[in-house]
Amino acid sequence: MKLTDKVAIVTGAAQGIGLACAERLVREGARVMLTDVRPDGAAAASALGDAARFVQADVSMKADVDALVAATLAAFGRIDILVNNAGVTHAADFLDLDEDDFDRVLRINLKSMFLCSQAVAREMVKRQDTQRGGCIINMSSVNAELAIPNQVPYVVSKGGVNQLTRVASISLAQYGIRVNAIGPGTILTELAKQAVLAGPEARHKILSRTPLGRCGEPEEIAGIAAFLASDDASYITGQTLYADGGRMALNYTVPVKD
Ligand SMILES: NC(=O)C1=CN([C@@H]2O[C@H](COP(=O)(O)OP(=O)(O)OC[C@H]3O[C@@H](n4cnc5c(N)ncnc54)[C@H](O)[C@@H]3O)[C@@H](O)[C@H]2O)C=CC1
Ligand SMILES: C[C@H](O)[C@@H]1OC(=O)[C@H](O)[C@@H]1O
Repeated sequence: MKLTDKVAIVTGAAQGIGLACAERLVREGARVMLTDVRPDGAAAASALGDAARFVQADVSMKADVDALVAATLAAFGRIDILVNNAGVTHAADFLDLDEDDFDRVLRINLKSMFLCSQAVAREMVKRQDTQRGGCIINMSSVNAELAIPNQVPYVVSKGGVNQLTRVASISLAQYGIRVNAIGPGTILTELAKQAVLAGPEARHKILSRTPLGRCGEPEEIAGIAAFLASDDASYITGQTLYADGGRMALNYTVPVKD
């Protein structure tokens, strides 16, 4: 139980990687505020018992973020960990991509992380006397470095997440606040099923570039988040840790076991 007495906010926590992160942080002893733009995150939170609460919020909107932080402080009295996980994708060819779709993905995937990080860091700094720093974990992607032609705003947003991680880590280090990112490969969630696992050919293409020969599970990403949130990662900040089955180390295809 490495996170006893810690309080975390996890965004995009109604399902997928965010829900797995919330479940793991609770298992490690943390109290967790789950948030999601969808109301069904409330059921996920209640399944986690007294250590979890839910607030519905669109984390790309500052007013919602301010209300989320206020609700977390009212419920738990402090915030030690922020997991910026909420994210969407939008598939369109570069020449066909609509401006509003570009703006929406950047707002949700990148601006939300700035808004949440700034609001939470301000609270962490206010409590410098009683609370030693804090930890922010941003959910990036292999697509911060691997461009996919029909995922223009997604790829751009994740590249921005890596740089936001670096610049925030420098700005907040003096307050003892660590900022890191996780760069998952293809993880078996609704988002990936929509975007890249739609058919056997798409799956084969992904696996041909994945030395471990399989997609990842949300729980495997949650384990990294729990590590980064713990004191075991006390000297790590400004980093993006890729969890991608070996994909980023690869410059050739591997045989796929069908
Ligand atoms: N599944 C994958 O293969 C990978 C996912 N990621 C990243 O992991 C994160 C989570 O992805 P998944 O769990 O796969 O997605 P998901 O689609 O299963 O879950 C995302 C959650 O975020 C919520 N959300 C969307 N917009 C929101 C907003 N404005 N405010 C609050 N909540 C909002 C959704 O309602 C949903 O519950 C995303 O940032 C994604 O880019 C990164 C690499 C790989
Ligand atoms: C939308 C992507 O294709 C999906 O999410 C990621 O970040 C991974 O590359 C998955 O394949």
